Amino acid sequence: MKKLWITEVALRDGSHVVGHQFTKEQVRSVTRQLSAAGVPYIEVTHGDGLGGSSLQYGFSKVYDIELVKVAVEEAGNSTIAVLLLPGIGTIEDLKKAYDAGARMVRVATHVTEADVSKQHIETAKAMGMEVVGFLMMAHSAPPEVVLEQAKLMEAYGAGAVYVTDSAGAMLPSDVTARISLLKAYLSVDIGFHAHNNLSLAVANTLAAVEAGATRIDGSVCCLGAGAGNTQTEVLVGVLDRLGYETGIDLYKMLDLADDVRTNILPAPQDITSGSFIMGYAGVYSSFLRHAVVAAEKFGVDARDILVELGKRKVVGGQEDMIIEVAQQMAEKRVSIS
Ligand SMILES: C[C@H](O)CC(=O)C(=O)O
Ligand SMILES: [Mn+2]
Repeated sequence: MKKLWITEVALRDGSHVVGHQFTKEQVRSVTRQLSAAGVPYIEVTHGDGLGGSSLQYGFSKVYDIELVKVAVEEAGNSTIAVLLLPGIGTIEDLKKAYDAGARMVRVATHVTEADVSKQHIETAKAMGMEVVGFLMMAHSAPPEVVLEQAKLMEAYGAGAVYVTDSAGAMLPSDVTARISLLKAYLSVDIGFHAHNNLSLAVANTLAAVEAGATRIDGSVCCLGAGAGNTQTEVLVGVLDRLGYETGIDLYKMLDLADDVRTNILPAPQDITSGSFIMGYAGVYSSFLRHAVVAAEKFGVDARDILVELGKRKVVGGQEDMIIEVAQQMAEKRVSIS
């Protein structure tokens, strides 16, 4: 039986869904149940990682180091992980997370900017943490570029590198192309993190596993940004049917999902037309709100703005392009009529 390692991200990516308002009691209860189910890695931080609590990304109800401490108390045999985006989180934040008991860090960069992860990966490794590189928006770069960037993370000391489909934009063939190339040329573990905007999170995760990924992400009840992530309890069942070993108790995961659905989920994690179009266009979910505002201002369709932004391969921080695109569309319409 082939062994896979699942990282559960509901207490991190799912933080976006609850506006970063997780309470200590919620983190305690979910961690306890995930640990009892045998989930090996549980990621806990603000949705945008350590240091994410801010005016720009939304303030957390509880400082994430406090949430890490609570999770560590309940972790049992599971490892508590944190996410760190260099520039949002700092080395100081990382040290605090380590002191609070986190033992794995995923250092996340845009898919073409792995070089900014060097200092953070090296420091975390020197501290004795398990270190994972996390290449976000991986759909937006060709497989050869993803490989080149993953090699950098491997060279800095990452023990695993993830292909991260942040926008939920990949088709199974996109996943296969990227994961199989990394598998062929890297000696570290390969991971995959999916979003469900095109209703392909489970299918894409299976494509990743079949192409050689051994680290995969799941989120109970899909709890995650946009249309959510790969639904852990479903994934565990499907992998079991396919003969993969996750070490996770399916019934305990299903019980936890019922609990989360009743007590945490503000509304079912659905593929709305908004979240679908983000995956279709291949842009970050945070662009949606701004595109709707710009569409109203310039009298154009927000979907057209987003599709154009996807073609231009915008990255987080380029929100000013939304206005530019909307304005150009409005001008073009005037000149045609
Ligand atoms: C900061 C992002 O939410 C990280 C992530 O989960 C993704 O890119 O997907
Ligand atoms: Mn994500």
